[in-house]
Amino acid sequence: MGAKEGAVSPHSREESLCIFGTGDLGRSLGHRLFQSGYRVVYGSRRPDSCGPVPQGVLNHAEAAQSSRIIFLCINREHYSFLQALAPQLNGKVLVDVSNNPEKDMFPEANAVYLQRLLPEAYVVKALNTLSAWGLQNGPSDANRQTFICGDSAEAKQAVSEVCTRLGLLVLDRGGVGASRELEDFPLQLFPMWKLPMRIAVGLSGAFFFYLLIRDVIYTYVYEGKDVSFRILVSLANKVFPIVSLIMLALCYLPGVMAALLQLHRGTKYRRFPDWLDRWMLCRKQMGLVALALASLHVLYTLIIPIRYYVRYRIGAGIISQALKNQTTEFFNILAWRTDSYYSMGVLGFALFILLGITSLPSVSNALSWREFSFIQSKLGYVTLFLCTLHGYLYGWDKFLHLYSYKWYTLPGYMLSLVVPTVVLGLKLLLLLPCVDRRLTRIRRGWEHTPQDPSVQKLLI
Ligand SMILES: NC(=O)C1=CN([C@@H]2O[C@H](COP(=O)(O)OP(=O)(O)OC[C@H]3O[C@@H](n4cnc5c(N)ncnc54)[C@H](OP(=O)(O)O)[C@@H]3O)[C@@H](O)[C@H]2O)C=CC1
Ligand SMILES: [Cu+2]
Repeated sequence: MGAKEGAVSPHSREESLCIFGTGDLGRSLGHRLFQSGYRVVYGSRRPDSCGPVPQGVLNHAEAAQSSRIIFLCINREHYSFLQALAPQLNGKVLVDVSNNPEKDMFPEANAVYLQRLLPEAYVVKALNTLSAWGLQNGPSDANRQTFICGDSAEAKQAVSEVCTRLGLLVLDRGGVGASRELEDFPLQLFPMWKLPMRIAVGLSGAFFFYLLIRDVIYTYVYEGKDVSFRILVSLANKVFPIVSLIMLALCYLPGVMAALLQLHRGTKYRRFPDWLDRWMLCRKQMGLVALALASLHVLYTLIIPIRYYVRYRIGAGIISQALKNQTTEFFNILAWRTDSYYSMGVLGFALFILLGITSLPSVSNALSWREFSFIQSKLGYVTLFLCTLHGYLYGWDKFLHLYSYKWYTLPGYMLSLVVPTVVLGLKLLLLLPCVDRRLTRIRRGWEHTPQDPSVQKLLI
């Protein structure tokens, strides 16, 4: 590699950079490079008629000679014409910025294909996760990152320097073989949010229909009363906290399951099943969806006093008591019950917000791993405990009459308490000193079964 690598030396700010292609990305990139103090030379099929660009335009062969680094702002379909320019491109750093409109459109990644066309050039994949629009508007938090990969360390270094000067944060992904992964990034639409959103929609739909039948249809059929207006606020304000609590519990369930699996296997040197891995990876998104639903619950609860239905009921109650010359007794226990479930809800929600804030990258980056795991794990369980307690206190008296319900007339929140109760129960089990000691030994790698061939492989 030595002689070839020599072609790529650190460049100075005055050095000119070359861009092939005067399309959207070519223009935006050129504009940014120009603003950052570079000289830019364009290579185009039609240097005389490509319209206004920030700086000079030449034909491809001439432009290639002006710079060691060439940004190829051309679609992959047209790469074949570069082969004819091999004499001018050999030893140059070719930056492949291309994306494909669909996944797996071509058998090999664009950058790999380019490297095959021009084996004597140094292909670096970069900038493909940015947009022409984002580049033109300057770096903002959302589009500061760029991934980079390539086989030549020096070529990557040279391109990284340019990117850094453009105000981008460069993340090295390794050799040119990683370019397939980089090319797939722009095609993904919120990949980590898919599972949490599906769970949220599925659970909301299921509980909505259950409550619709139980609260509205059942009342209509058996009591002849039309309470369908309850769908918009009362039912919504049941579905949201129910789904929120279950999803908060689902954030902690995989962690508990992983610990139980490690205890069962007696070793940490074995991979978790794929579904558990995937579940663990989307816990943050699951928690944020749960937080959004909990916030809706808070908002819906705050509007209760101004609802017509509620004001009517209170007014009618007072008038009927006045007419009968009655007064209601003050129940101390009831006051305790309502205050306690409100306070648990408020505290649980406050901690929930703290969990949400610390999961934001800008905040979590400022925390040490220990601080982050203290908040997300310890305080997370406290949050789950408070929110579950909020549910139990809400239905305090109803739990005393649990026997009077049939399975299909159980209030929705009782069903929602099952998952968090199981998670908290299992967590308590894991906190038992003997279990905790064994888990710690396993996690520190002190306990494993060296006879197991899969473990031996990992230990080597
Ligand atoms: N637009 C964007 O936001 C982003 C684009 N990209 C990638 O950048 C590349 C360019 O995208 P974009 O600028 O939007 O595309 P455009 O279609 O706007 O521009 C492509 C340019 O390629 C040149 N070109 C077209 N046909 C040929 C050909 N047959 N032979 C040689 N050159 C040709 C033309 O330049 P000329 O006439 O001067 O020769 C043309 O202006 C693509 O690979 C795309 O995937 C990546 C990230 C974001
Ligand atoms: Cu509540």
